[in-house]
Amino acid sequence: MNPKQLVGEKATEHIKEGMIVGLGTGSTAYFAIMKIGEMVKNGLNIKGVPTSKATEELALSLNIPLLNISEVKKIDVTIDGADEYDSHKNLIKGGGGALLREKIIASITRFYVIIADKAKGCDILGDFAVPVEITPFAKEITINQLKALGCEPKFREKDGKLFITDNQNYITDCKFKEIKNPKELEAKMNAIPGVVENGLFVGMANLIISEDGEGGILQID
Ligand SMILES: O=C(CO)[C@H](O)[C@H](O)COP(=O)(O)O
Repeated sequence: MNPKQLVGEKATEHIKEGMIVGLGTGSTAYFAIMKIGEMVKNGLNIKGVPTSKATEELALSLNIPLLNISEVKKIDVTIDGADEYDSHKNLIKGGGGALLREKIIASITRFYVIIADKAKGCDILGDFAVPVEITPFAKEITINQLKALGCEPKFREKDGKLFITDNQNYITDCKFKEIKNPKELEAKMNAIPGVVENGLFVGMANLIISEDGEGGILQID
């Protein structure tokens, strides 16, 4: 089985009847959502909360009942992907540009499950550039302030234009050498006025599920 499908389907074992479920974004979360669609078709009663417009469309196409975020106080379980993770379950997320909604949903989630290739595991975060969502207003000032934190920031582009998030903002991908203190860096980036949110998810994940390269499951809890 495709490793993304293996970990995606494994994560759905945490979903139980009646739960409110956060639906992640990306090619790994896709397999979890496909499985949830099958579970709903077979009679499971859950309600989903999507972390992006793309995920909302996918969930609707599978007839997964959805809640509007304004109706939700707590989410029982969220299943989402990641771009990098360490052994303390700190993450870099936002490769798909959905980090703001993903982090809001993670922040109200009781049990946050991350599904990711084993290759995304590392000792120290920083190989993957940290995606940072910034306001279009005064973007040059914001990027200079990010640079002052020791990174090489780069505006994300799509089809030759600046990438626009679901919230009508831009993304800058900030490449640091090594992120020795992700908690401190997360706070420093968010203290910049033009930063809406950044892709460091510190102390949020409860469980990381990955594949061992031979069809087996590895878990960090
Ligand atoms: O954070 C994300 C989107 O904003 C994704 O979860 C992350 O980029 C991983 O995606 P994939 O499973 O396709 O590798």
